[in-house]
Amino acid sequence: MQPQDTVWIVDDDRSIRWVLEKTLEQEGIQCRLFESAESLTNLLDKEQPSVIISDIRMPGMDGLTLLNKLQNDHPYLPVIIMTAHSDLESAVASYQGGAFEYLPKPFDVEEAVSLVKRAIIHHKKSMPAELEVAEIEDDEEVSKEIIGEAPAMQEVFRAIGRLANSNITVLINGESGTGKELVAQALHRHSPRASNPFIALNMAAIPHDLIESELFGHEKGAFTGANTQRRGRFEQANGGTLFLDEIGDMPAETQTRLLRVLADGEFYRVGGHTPVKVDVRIIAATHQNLEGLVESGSFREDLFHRLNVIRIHLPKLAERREDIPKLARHFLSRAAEELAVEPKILTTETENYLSRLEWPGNVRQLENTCRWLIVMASGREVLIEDLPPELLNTTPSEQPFGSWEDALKNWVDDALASGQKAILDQVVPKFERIMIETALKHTAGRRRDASLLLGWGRNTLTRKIKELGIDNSDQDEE
Ligand SMILES: Nc1ncnc2c1ncn2[C@@H]1O[C@H](COP(=O)(O)OP(=O)(O)OP(=O)(O)O)[C@@H](O)[C@H]1O
Repeated sequence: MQPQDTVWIVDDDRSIRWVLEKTLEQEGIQCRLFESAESLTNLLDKEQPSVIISDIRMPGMDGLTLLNKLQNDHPYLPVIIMTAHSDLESAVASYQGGAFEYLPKPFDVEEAVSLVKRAIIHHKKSMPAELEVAEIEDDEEVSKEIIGEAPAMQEVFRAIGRLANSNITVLINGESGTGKELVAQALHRHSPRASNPFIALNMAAIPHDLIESELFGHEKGAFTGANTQRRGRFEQANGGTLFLDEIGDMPAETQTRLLRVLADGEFYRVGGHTPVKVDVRIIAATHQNLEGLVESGSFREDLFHRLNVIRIHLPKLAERREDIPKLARHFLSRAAEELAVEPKILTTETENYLSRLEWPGNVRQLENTCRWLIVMASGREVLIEDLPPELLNTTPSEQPFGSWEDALKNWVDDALASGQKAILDQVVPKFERIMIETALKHTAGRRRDASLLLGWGRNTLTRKIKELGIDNSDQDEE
């Protein structure tokens, strides 16, 4: 960086000013420190830095007001907003206010440095700020709060912040229960469509033959049982957002129709002849690998490209363990409130224990566990012994990935998504091998007894052992 690059840092916390100054000066970036936004703006009329870093919560003028002022008076000056409250609302508010970036505290100093360097380059190119100044919402419903301090979740917040004010199609990826719908709702709430409906439809939850009429509605008499005309989800979502969950499960014919609506902005109700015009933003979500589904031919490539404009990935809960205690506290207090009972708290041991589990059902499983605890745990403090039995049966480090049926189902999904064929040929021998070898272990290698345990005839077992090349030299056979 060049010596003339200066960064102005405003934060009422002396230690933050100090650590940023030390780190940036090591990189050859000059710093000027301010305790308050007012003292910074006073100087701004006389000279200007390359970048401003500002805390959000300060006595006197706060960071967002400062940001607003800078956007009006010095729109080309990049501002990095820091906040100790790494919540979605601050991220969105900073982006909406036109911040260059958002830095959640405590931050990684290297990250802060690289951010500042990026901002300096940006300033040199004198690019106009991209985001419009918008009203900052302060009436968020607490129930919609997305908790996430883990770096992977901060990425998600950034994406939501960047997409605020936009109408762009978004594809959300992530396992079941990771919060995809919550993110879709947040995208909607922070979009120009916020005052219009958010309509969600889960492709996996409706029978295939009903999907079309669910989405597009139907005319009276379109099919048996269609006694009245019905508006579909597309019409209900007009002007707003349609969230299509589990899009990978959409049947082929519906994919074709959806593609046409996205291209033309109009569709026909089932059994209808008059086109219906709609203006709907689509947010789609899936836990499947859509590229794989495209390759194997079960998802239309053209539709995939239409949906895959911006992608947000939601990490598994086990990939953001640091968020588990905070999520658990949040769910416990919400459940207690909903049930109008006394709140409960987790002991540190219980929090640590929960943080080490695998959580195959992700955030939803944790939420359900907390509801269970509010109802079932006896004391005010939740001890490890109070946890539901299924979380206690297994030591955290070797908790299996759900049931073996779930694991198998996931394997099948992946194998099919990646285009594999004749998959029973791969699995059946593996399955039989496990059954046979385990049964033989229980009978110390005796085939006759093992065949009884398995429920096979002895000859069948002998044949299978040969076919599969299983090592068994049992002599009691003949
Ligand atoms: N980060 C989070 N903070 C607070 N609550 C969360 C968070 N993530 C998920 N939840 C809650 O967990 C539950 C499951 O989330 P959601 O329904 O959004 O998941 P999903 O990925 O859409 O699941 P599915 O794919 O099964 O539909 C919801 O009650 C949601 O409010």
